[in-house]
Amino acid sequence: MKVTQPVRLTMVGGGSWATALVKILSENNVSVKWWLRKTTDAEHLKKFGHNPSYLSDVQINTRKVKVCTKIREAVRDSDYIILAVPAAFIGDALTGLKPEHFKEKYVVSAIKGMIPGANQLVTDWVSEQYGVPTKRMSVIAGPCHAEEVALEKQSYLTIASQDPDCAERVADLLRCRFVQTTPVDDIYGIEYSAVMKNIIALACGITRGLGYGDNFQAVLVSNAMQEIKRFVDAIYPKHRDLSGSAYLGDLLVTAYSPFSRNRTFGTLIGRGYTIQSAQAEMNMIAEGYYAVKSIYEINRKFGVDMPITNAVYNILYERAAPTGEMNGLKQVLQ
Ligand SMILES: NC(=O)c1ccc[n+]([C@@H]2O[C@H](COP(=O)([O-])OP(=O)(O)OC[C@H]3O[C@@H](n4cnc5c(N)ncnc54)[C@H](O)[C@@H]3O)[C@@H](O)[C@H]2O)c1
Ligand SMILES: O=P(O)(O)OC[C@H](O)CO
Repeated sequence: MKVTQPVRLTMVGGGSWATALVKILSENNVSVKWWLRKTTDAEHLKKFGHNPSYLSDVQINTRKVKVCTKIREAVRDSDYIILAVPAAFIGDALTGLKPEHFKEKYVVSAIKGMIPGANQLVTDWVSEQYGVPTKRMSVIAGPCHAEEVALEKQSYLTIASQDPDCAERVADLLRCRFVQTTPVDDIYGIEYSAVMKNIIALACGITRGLGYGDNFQAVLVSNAMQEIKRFVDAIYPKHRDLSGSAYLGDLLVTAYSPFSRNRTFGTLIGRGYTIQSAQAEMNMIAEGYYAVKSIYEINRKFGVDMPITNAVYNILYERAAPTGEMNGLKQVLQ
């Protein structure tokens, strides 16, 4: 179903994913107000029609897309708000907004990360902070790299919401020439799974950096799928098929694609970079770095067997040597 009524939407974020989503939305009958944090990027976008910092080849139709740097102005009069900044910065991005600014709006999280410290999923955090009812919340998931969207390569997104009507609406907004969308209901399972695949991509990168090959990575990824299933089923039990593209598909793209931020970050760590130097090397954020701490801490309560998550946590937060942690994993994977 094509979007026939003009829809007013706010995009929050100035990175790769926000840029790719604005490109997708521009294909449809959607009028976008795009909030970016950096005024220099916003000014450049207004003047030249492209984001100078991320996916700068993507041409933005500035007649359909209005750029702004004031968050209150950005969300005013919108029907939908899409959140597309790394989870660690969402509080900053929404500073100044109150529950009244979210009233009657649909809130869509395109974020695959946890709120550090609070150890909350983004949808839980938004509901708690701004009183958005769950039936108005959804998440954008699926194996989809912004870089491929920029090139209009055929992609698939899964839109999850507890309310089927909400999932359907958002799926309609994002369906276009090169993006197929599917509405589903497993919002928490999909959100956790999307967070955890980033941790696994870090592990894959670390093993690549250490010189492990495809044989080992295939075993790592298949064990990871079982680890994700154990955790998600423990924290949010529900009948679900984790071979779907929002679960397994997303894990595969992030574990194997050279575009993956998390895999790239992990590779640098495996090669011996410090965390600070790996972060400085990338102009992008690896969500898994923050997520592994949250998942590790949440799992203290659940006690799920999670050897891969524990190894990544030990490397990133306990200064454990990557070689030693991967040697340990070698013994438990099968
Ligand atoms: N890039 C993708 O292909 C892709 C696909 C699906 C989901 N996502 C998710 O989208 C979210 C955004 O990721 P991205 O890839 O667009 O990010 P990115 O790494 O491309 O860009 C970094 C973003 O973080 C912002 N930022 C950096 N430092 C900041 C600070 N101190 N305060 C506030 N903001 C700051 C930047 O302005 C920019 O918006 C993440 O949760 C990611 O998992 C990304
Ligand atoms: O693969 P990453 O680490 O860049 O994450 C991006 C998306 O989540 C892929 O779907």
